[in-house]
Amino acid sequence: MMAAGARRGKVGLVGTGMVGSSFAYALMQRSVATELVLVDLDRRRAEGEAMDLNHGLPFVSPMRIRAGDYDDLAGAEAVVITAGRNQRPGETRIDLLQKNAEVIADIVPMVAAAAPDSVIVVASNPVDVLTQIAADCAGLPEGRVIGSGTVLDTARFRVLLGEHFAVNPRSVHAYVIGEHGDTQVPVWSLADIGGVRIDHFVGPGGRQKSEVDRDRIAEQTRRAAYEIIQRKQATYYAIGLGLLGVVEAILRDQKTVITVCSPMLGRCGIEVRMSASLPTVVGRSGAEHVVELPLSDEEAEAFRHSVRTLRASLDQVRRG
Ligand SMILES: NC(=O)C1=CN([C@@H]2O[C@H](COP(=O)(O)OP(=O)(O)OC[C@H]3O[C@@H](n4cnc5c(N)ncnc54)[C@H](O)[C@@H]3O)[C@@H](O)[C@H]2O)C=CC1
Ligand SMILES: CC(=O)C(=O)O
Repeated sequence: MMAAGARRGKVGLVGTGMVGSSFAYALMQRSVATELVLVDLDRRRAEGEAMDLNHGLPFVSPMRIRAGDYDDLAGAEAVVITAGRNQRPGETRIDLLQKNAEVIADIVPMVAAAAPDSVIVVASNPVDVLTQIAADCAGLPEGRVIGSGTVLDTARFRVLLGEHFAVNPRSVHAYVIGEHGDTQVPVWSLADIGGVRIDHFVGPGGRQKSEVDRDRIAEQTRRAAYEIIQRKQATYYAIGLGLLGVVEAILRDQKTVITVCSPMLGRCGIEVRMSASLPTVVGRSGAEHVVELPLSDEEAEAFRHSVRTLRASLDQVRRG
């Protein structure tokens, strides 16, 4: 066990493709970690990323960045997993399940053995189902295997609402819950700006909720990845920053509320053990407290539907 107070600031990353390297690049600029170990099936890719990132060290705070193997993850406080296939144009995240489930089942026991005190943060898709598989095979305490969940969808929702009302998206408090995917649920009933529900908020220039095209904003949030992948094959910068926020919350024990996913049994009427996203207090121990949102009846049912859909995908991959 790590001695109390002995924080090493060590982070591991498994998967140094576009998402992994975007996260690594963001991490080295935030002075959150003192050490980053890069692991990839393609060892030379990990080495190349480590070399490139190291050449940026004169411009940022000191840290150690190196390529390594699973054993080198020992002592990591957070290990981010971004390994596996990404979507091709037109593919859904669930289309990746069979292949990436094998990748996760392969990687996670090695991560857990090397870094048993770490919080494992899964980002590979389909992230909710893979986080559940990771939680089931890691053998770590509850809350210490989480996924990036709807971090990115929530960010996209806030950006679109911020654009609509002409305010900084950081001032928009709004969440997308459920699946990081097609059944996601934007929580309109609790969205607020500056403490005012968006139903009543009047932004600069008099922009009001009556003008909000909810269907358009929900659709653009839900379809964002498809649109980006059609244009540039992959998405990576925003999730890189989202993962940075999660890792910073863990390393600094920030107790930040983030829509990570974690096993949901018993939350908001969920009767199966299945990972999905709700706003969650994230700190040193990972998912430390899941916030029970006072959802409208319609939102609560949509959330349960989302979790049931995810569970069906998990059952399907387990049946093989
Ligand atoms: N959760 C989210 O919000 C998001 C998730 N993603 C997902 O992240 C994953 C990675 O995407 P990209 O970085 O664009 O893909 P990429 O193809 O650029 O990189 C994937 C990396 O994983 C490595 N890899 C594959 N199998 C491995 C194994 N068994 N062990 C170690 N490394 C292995 C590959 O060598 C490659 O370097 C995809 O599943 C993608 O769908 C992407 C964007 C957002
Ligand atoms: C690829 C993906 O999951 C996203 O950009 O939302």
